[in-house]
Amino acid sequence: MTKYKKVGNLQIDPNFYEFILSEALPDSGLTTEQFWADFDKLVHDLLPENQALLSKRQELQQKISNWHQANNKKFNFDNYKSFLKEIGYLEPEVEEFEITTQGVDKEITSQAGPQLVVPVNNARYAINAANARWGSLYDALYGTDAISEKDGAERRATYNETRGKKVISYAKAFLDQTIPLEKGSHKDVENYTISDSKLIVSLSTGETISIEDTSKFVGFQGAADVPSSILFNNNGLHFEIQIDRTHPIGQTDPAGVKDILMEAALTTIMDCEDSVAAVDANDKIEVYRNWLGLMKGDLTTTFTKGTKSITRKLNEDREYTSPTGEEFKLNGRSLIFVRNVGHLMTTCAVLDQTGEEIPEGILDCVVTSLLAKQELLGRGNFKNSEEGSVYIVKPKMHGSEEVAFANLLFTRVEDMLGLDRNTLKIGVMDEERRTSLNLRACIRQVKDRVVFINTGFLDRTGDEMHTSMEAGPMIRKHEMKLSTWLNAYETSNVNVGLATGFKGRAQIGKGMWAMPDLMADMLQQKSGQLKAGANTAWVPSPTAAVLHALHYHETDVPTVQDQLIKRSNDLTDSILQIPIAKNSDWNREDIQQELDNNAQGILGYVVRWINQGIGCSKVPDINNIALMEDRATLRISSQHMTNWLHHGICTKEQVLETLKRMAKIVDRQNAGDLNYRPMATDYEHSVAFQAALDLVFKGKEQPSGYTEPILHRRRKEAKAMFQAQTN
Ligand SMILES: CC(=O)SCCNC(=O)CCNC(=O)[C@H](O)C(C)(C)COP(=O)(O)OP(=O)(O)OC[C@H]1O[C@@H](n2cnc3c(N)ncnc32)[C@H](O)[C@@H]1OP(=O)(O)O
Ligand SMILES: O=CC(=O)O
Ligand SMILES: [Mg+2]
Repeated sequence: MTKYKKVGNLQIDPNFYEFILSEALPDSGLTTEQFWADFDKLVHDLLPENQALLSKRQELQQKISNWHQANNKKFNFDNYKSFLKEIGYLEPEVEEFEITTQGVDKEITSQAGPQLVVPVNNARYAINAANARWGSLYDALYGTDAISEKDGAERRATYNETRGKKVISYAKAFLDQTIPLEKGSHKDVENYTISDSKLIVSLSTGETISIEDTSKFVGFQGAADVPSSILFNNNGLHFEIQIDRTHPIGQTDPAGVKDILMEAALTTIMDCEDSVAAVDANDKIEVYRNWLGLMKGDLTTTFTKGTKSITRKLNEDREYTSPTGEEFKLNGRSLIFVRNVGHLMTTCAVLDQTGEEIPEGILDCVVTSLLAKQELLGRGNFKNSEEGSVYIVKPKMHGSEEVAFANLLFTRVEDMLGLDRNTLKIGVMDEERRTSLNLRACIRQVKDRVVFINTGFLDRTGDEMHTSMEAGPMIRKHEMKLSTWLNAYETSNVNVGLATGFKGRAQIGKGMWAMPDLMADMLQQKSGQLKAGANTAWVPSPTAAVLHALHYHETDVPTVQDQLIKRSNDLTDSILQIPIAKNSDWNREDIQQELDNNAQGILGYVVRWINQGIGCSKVPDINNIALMEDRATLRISSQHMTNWLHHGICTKEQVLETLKRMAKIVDRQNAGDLNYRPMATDYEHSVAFQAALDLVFKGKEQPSGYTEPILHRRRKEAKAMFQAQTN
């Protein structure tokens, strides 16, 4: 039993109290007494509204479920829409307005580029993500399926020159497209030098020329006559041609080019939410400690890779000489956001006056802002925001009242921490149906601090299924991407963002590429998100960030946004199209395949979450494609199984048999992991397996179909069990 420390009306976990005392508060300009007194007041002032908002979610859900039960047989769309208006699910129209957010960094306002997301409690990945502002194009191409393995170009343990040549050829084609020469190709260049503030390019023909658009050459490193790097800016995004005639690759290149270094993850979201498993005070401390290290710039970690021990730390800024000889720097790191949790969950790190856990979202906002104050006060080794802002992503909000509540929370935290009004900026995840439908009203509530809207289509798909659970059996999971509601939601998000003045002021973001190993497909498909008007989109890894950066060189997002800005059609009716199957007489094979796939994803993810506390995993689907799984994808798979079970598409026995059979497969897939605990040896006592059963069999009762209440409860149970076994 935790012996909580009583401070005012609060009870605080002793480790958490100590963390705040000795790591968070020093140099913050706040005293311990004042901090806890203000926190106490904040919690107790805001708690009733937080709870009321959650109750309203439940009431609306109940009304919607009842309506479907009563009206499914004679479904009438106009009646459905009127009903949603009547109960306040569809909010009243909002007059025109534009956002007025001030003090926003250029990575958000005027650069378009990839956004990386990373579980913040994993220091090795988190530092890597912050450093993913810059990444090697040669490595990203060579190491992934972006370059095909045909014709002797396979990836091997040692360097494959045939593959290397393909990489170089791809990269030179990128140069020809992005910084075309006045004549000829970058393939034929023998020398790049700088003379009289100009880039001089010598061709194998003996001619000396330059690039067509000389304004794209913006700097270099090394000596002008033998530069080690030449810096370009295209569509607001930089890249370097790196030259080293002594390097193994540079030696083989006529111009000595050893790599193309791409500006890649302009921004990175340090995630405290869906990619993290943090269920108690100690877990939360780990999350916050890494965030503090990032804000102070002193986070380091040492790990072994192969036979090498590596110490990873944050990169320095990059230094250049301009064409006219002035020295300047570019940021060596991504602009960092932090994603707090939503309004739903509570945390045992602090208890309120009645001894109940306080809302985790309130704790996240207070603590992540407090830790970011170190950076605002200049105590860190680096500056994150040149504009003095703290960027917080707020997920899973339902409708404008919940966004207004987040705004109130941010305002109160600013006052508590002595921060200027609107220092805390908000990124609003558009990932719940009630937010998509009322997005304009949501944005208006935060119009002075909003810096992004983002279509979190994964959570959004889960909410789509849960909200309309009673409407009928859902279409198959892979069909969702093509469904009417989803496409209307994506389009509407951009429309609303542009209509409320996001262009040049804030990000209109699009969702995650959830197949981390399929980079060739990503290269083909993810440019669509820019063409649809987004100025950023999520990638799962630094490598994906480098490759996705290529899309921003191909497409000038401001030009696209100018073309789309006039479009302002109301897509409510399309967003309201429920994705139930028109014809649900799937054959037995189809049904089993859908169940197998969902079960494998659920178990493969849950077993690592529950037994090892890993919040984001790469899990193979039944076609052996590795998928990024997090709580949002789990929400989809579990709600889908729940929905089919509820509508009799499958039976309880069939679901159980499927889960047991897939557990054996997942056990086999993890056989190489020394820390793995199999499920199939004892289904009854495997907490992970039981968690998976809960997610499916109790999925209908879960608030909004969220997975975190079950995951948290079962992880705590597993931790206690493992602890007891070691004692
Ligand atoms: C719906 C939503 O909410 S989406 C947002 C939440 N999702 C995320 O945050 C996804 C983050 N991505 C990840 O966690 C990982 O990429 C995973 C779990 C999908 C795959 O991880 P792994 O199986 O370990 O990947 P893989 O073995 O291919 O690559 C590991 C290497 O890539 C790096 N890497 C992978 N993902 C990331 C990342 N997001 N940020 C930084 N580095 C990363 C690792 O540091 C490691 O390199 P290192 O050995 O030099 O440290
Ligand atoms: O948070 C992202 C999502 O897709 O959900
Ligand atoms: Mg989400």
